[in-house]
Amino acid sequence: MSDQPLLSVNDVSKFYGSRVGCRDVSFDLYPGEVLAVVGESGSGKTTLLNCISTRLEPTNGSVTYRMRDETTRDLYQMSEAERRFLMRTDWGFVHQNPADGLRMAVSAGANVGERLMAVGDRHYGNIRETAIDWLGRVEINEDRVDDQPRAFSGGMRQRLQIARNLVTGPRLIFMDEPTGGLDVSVQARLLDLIRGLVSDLGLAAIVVTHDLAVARLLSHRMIVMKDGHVIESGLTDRVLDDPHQPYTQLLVSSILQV
Ligand SMILES: Nc1ncnc2c1ncn2[C@@H]1O[C@H](COP(=O)(O)OP(=O)(O)OP(=O)(O)O)[C@@H](O)[C@H]1O
Repeated sequence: MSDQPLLSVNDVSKFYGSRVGCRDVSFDLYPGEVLAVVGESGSGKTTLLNCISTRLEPTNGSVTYRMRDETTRDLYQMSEAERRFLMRTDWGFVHQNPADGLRMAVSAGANVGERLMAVGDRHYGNIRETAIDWLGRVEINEDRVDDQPRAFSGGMRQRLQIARNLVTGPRLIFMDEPTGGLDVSVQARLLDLIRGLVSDLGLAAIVVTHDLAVARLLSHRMIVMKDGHVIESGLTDRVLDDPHQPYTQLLVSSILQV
């Protein structure tokens, strides 16, 4: 891992009128590092993820990102066009519901291939070959390349969404409850796949989850949120094995009792 952060979140707050979405959140994310954001429903995880990924402008604070040319830029000082370019080339966003991240009425191959076209690839043969290669990497058989995702199971759709996000070689990927809503056995397989890909590609990732098992399996570090605040952060194994805050202790023990 590099000694320079890839992303720095500095005192980010988001208020919805008088309601707190998230408040005074700060952390650094290093290249190749996976950070889990955990907390119960309403604790501010999605708000924070959206503020960091430029989908929702924070009320206060800043988010800086180290570009490929090593310059550090404030995401909210960039033009809309620059932000869109960054999202297309350097970032991926995996939604909990694959339908939010896929085009359901075009083929699996086109779902992956159009991302390559968006970054300038024009050779149809190469695009199709790369798309098929990526379908294989997410364990979707080549003979499904012309099928639409609406004909896929939930797990397959999620794997397709991952292929669509990773095909352009991003450096940072955001994941919002990537295994939420799937059967437990499907979740386990998907988590293994995500873990393998993230580590093989050396990706940095921010994973929002209410599931501590997902955090344990995928992340190096985690932050625990409550009422919009970060109440505890640290290496994932440390936080889960030796939680310092009473709220984190409660979260961990409630999972262990299940
Ligand atoms: N668009 C909005 N308008 C007003 N309040 C909002 C809006 N979005 C979120 N909130 C509030 O902000 C707080 C944090 O919500 P957020 O969705 O970020 O939490 P979360 O931890 O992601 O929850 P969940 O796991 O249920 O998605 C909650 O009190 C929520 O009601």
